[in-house]
Order: sequence, then structure tokens, then C-alpha cells
Amino acid sequence: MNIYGASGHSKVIIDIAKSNNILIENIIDDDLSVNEILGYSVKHKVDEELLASKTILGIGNNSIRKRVSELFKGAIHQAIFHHSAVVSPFAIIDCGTVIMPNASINANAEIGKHCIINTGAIVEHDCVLEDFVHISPNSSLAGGVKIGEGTHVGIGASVIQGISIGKWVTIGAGAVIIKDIPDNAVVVGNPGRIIKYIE
Ligand SMILES: CC(=O)SCCNC(=O)CCNC(=O)[C@H](O)C(C)(C)COP(=O)(O)OP(=O)(O)OC[C@H]1O[C@@H](n2cnc3c(N)ncnc32)[C@H](O)[C@@H]1OP(=O)(O)O
Repeated sequence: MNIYGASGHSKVIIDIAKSNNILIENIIDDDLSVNEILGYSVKHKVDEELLASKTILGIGNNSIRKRVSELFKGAIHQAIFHHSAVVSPFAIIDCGTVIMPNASINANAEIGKHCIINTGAIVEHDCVLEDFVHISPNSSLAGGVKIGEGTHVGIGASVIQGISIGKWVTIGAGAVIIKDIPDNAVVVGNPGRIIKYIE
């Protein structure tokens, strides 16, 4: 497996690979100042061979992860799960998605491509997450929540059952979402209130 990006997020991906005995073949980053991560050397050459190879994107920022994914010409590594994550056999998890330690994904949840379900996050039954979503550590989605492309749910946030959250929304740390949220909104607090929109 290749990992593109040598960030903090990549460190946890390396942990997951090691926990599953997945061989890490290359770690690549276009930042020439980054030469090593957790004892692995970092390469900088992004060539056609790499872009045709199955790769996990170690990029935490959702919009940058989307932009970089478009370079990979359909070569996406399967989803990877830390061995401590609990993933229902009735859940559907698409390629490139990373499920961090102690996360739980319950029955009939559907998670798109290149999502991050971070440490200890809970995605309850019947949730539907589009591509490039990030559910931060210790945040919880109750049953049947829908989340649009590129949305970031901040650390420790909660979303009650049946809520629809739009695309490219930012939910602040610790927010409690009890109403539907439109695209591009930034929401904070309990109950969650929209403070601005970011295109
Ligand atoms: C493994 C990992 O590290 S995963 C990464 C996890 N990271 C996160 O969860 C980060 C989530 N980000 C946040 O919570 C941010 O504060 C954001 C995105 C909501 C807002 O950030 P900014 O756009 O920079 O807003 P800014 O800091 O200027 O705050 C604007 C207002 O909202 C308030 N505010 C910001 N964040 C929050 C929050 N989480 N809860 C309550 N109020 C908040 C500020 O106090 C400020 O209020 P004021 O105008 O009355 O002074």
C-alpha cells in the first residue's frame, strides 16, 4: 500500500497498516522538507506509476484530499480499518476510507470514498455519508443522519437522529446539531447555530 501525504493523519494510517500487517510500500509527499515519518522515509516523486497505484490519502483536509484524489485516475486502495474499530457486516464502506481506532459503524450505514471516521467516532445505523467526509474523534451521528460531500464534523460533536447536513459544512468542536444544516455553513454551539458560510 502507498500512503500519499506525510501528515499527522498519515501517522495514524501507518498505525492502522501495522495493526493489520499491511505492507507500506511508499510514503509520498510533495513537500520537499519532509523526508521521514515514524521511521519511514518519504519520497517526493509523483510519477505515472505512482498515480496508477492503489494509494490511501494521508491528507486530513477534505478539500485538499478531494483535489489530490482526482490525480489518481481510478486507482484507490480499499478502505482500511483499525482492528479495534467495530464495523457492522451490514455497513457499506467505499474505497479509500479510513476507520480509526475504536470507531463504531453500525448496520446499514453507508460511507463514501476517501472519508475519515476518526478515533472513537460513532456512525449509527442507516447513516449515509457522501465522499470526503471527516467525522472527528469522539463525535457521534445518531441513526439515519445524512452528510453531504466534504463536510467536517468537529471533535466531540453530536448530531441527533434523522438530520440532513449539506455539502462542505463545518460543524464546530462540541456542537450539538438538532436541525438540518444547508451547504457550506459553519455551525457552532449547543444547540448548533450557523455563524457563517464558506464557499
Ligand atoms: C485528529 C484531529 O485533530 S481531527 C481535527 C478536529 N478538529 C476540530 O474539530 C476543529 C473544529 N473547528 C472549530 O471548532 C473551529 O473553532 C470552527 C471551524 C468552528 C470555527 O473556526 P473559525 O472560522 O476560525 O472561527 P473563529 O475562531 O473566528 O470563531 C468565530 C466565533 O465562533 C466561536 N466558536 C468557534 N468555535 C467554536 C466552537 N467549537 N464552539 C462554540 N463556539 C465556537 C468563537 O468563540 C467566535 O465567537 P465570537 O465571534 O463571539 O468571538
